[in-house]
Amino acid sequence: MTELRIEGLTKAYGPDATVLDGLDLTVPGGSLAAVLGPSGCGKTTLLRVIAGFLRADAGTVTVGDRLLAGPGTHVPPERRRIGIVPQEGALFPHLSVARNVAFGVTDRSARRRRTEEMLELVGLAGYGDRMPHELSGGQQQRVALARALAPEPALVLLDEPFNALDSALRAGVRADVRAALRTIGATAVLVTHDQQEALSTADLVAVVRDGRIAQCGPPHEVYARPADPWVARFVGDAVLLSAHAANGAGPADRGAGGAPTATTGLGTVELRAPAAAPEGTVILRPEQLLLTEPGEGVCGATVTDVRYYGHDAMITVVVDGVDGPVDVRVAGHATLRPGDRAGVRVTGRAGFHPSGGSGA
Ligand SMILES: Nc1ncnc2c1ncn2[C@@H]1O[C@H](COP(=O)(O)OP(=O)(O)OP(=O)(O)O)[C@@H](O)[C@H]1O
Repeated sequence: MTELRIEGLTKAYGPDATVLDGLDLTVPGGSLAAVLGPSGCGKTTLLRVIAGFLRADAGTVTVGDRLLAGPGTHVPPERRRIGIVPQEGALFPHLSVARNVAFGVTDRSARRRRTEEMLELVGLAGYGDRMPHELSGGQQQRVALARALAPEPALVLLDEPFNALDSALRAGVRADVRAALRTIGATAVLVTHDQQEALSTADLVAVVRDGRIAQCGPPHEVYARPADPWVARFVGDAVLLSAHAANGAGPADRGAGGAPTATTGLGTVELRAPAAAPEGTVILRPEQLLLTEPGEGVCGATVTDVRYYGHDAMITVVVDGVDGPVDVRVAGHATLRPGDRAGVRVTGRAGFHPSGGSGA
């Protein structure tokens, strides 16, 4: 199991076109990291630098104890021992499935055994004689994974590999790919702009903003404790409220559970940690809000929109005295309709981001 370590990685395509700007990222051996970010933030550039197709301007890329890129060092792509699963259309169309998988295995004596093992691993034992056009899109992507894994790479890079698949197929292929990587203990980096994919598939989610990692951590941590409002909005749905933190240590400034508090348009909210400044933004998730009967002790609100998703529904409300709409997630079917009045209450503790910081 090999660790990937990236330090101070910088890459510009021209004088005013810096894409990676001192990016640091460590992926522990055997982990799958999802690199998540908006279109154009540099995800593909990062993969291409790791793979060796592009030279970094500064910084280092190390896999295990091998320095692959750094000052005076640029190991060519074919000598990096990196397997790549590209987007759709990656298989050689004129070669059978088995020959596609065997392509990068240089040890001739191991080729056949390795090909069979890899096809078995991705659930396609017995498909070796087929041609790529005789496979479904999902099967083709699983062959692409088998081909990337066959030469026993130290690291696997997956570049939006599920993009071309429809959503029903996508979840299944994603789970199969995840299971195959886990079985062999591969260290892998998955580039995606799909937050659900990142949260559901990866051990680590690394969110890229302005050429750096804005936050990196296990999926539940990035979701539950986003570093700032920008990350909160990018990874999931967020409720952001202007807030004034009660910074005193006295009992009056503490919630019932002893937590520090902040005053918001939704009332007094308990914070996970003391605020670093009095003014800022409280960060909540829509499932932390509860809709109740309107009445005393809760904030009044008017429903403006209801979106039903099957497993849950999102209800948008305008809260009396609060600027902008607020989203509330409810389990299952919502009985409220636009125009209805409701009460809104906050449950659990919130994050707090001081005004003026990055990502505000
Ligand atoms: N060869 C190139 N020459 C000049 N600029 C480039 C080149 N390749 C990419 N860029 C620019 O660098 C930035 C990052 O591109 P990159 O493809 O790495 O982003 P991305 O995060 O993978 O985007 P997407 O999610 O849309 O695929 C973009 O602004 C892009 O226009």
